Amino acid sequence: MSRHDDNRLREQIATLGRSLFDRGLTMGSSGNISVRTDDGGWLMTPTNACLGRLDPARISRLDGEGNCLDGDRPTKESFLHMAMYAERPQSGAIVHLHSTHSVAVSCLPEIDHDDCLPPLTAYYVMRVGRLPLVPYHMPGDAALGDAVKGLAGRHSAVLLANHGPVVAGKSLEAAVYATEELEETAKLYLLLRGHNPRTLTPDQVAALEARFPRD
Ligand SMILES: O=C(O)[C@@H](O)C(=O)COP(=O)(O)O
Ligand SMILES: [Zn+2]
Repeated sequence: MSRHDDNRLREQIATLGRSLFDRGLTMGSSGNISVRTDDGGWLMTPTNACLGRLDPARISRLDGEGNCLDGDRPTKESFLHMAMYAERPQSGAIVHLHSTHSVAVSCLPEIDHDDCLPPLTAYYVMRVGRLPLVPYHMPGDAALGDAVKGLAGRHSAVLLANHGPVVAGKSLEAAVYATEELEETAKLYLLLRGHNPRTLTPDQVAALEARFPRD
């Protein structure tokens, strides 16, 4: 990867991380971001780093086996990101946040574990689609990687129970947009609970998926 591309990706991770943090989409040092690099490795946010105050020069650079080549120690979820990338060769970036409404939905007993949120809006179907729940694991538990393996090939986003969303996209911008849309839909879902909202019909969802295929 050229020095120019490396710098550009580092700047983009820091800029979008700050944007997410400043809008309250993740708090404290929660959340992590990764981007696939064209040498077969990744740039990942360091563990215990605040997404709002990332130093581009200290972002971790990993090789294709997950060894840290330079920068600070990578996120403890590096294996989770890598497990998702292994199933999704088309994905170039992954975002994990503790976005409040998505986390709230991940704690509800009544949600459908195969698809946690209903198709309330067209944009949600276009950006996220079906959202499976991954059973609870401790953050950093290597078993989380195995748990997403069967799901990530078919789903660009998963919801970790009592934890938060993990969302892949073709580019970092696309992953961020999808994460934002997931959070807004989780908010709508909570607002509409008890109101028996109309959702999109299966035919409407199928028409959207045909017209706007996701990665
Ligand atoms: O919830 C956790 O502890 C992690 O999933 C997380 O969000 C932040 O961990 P690091 O990326 O290792 O800071
Ligand atoms: Zn987390």
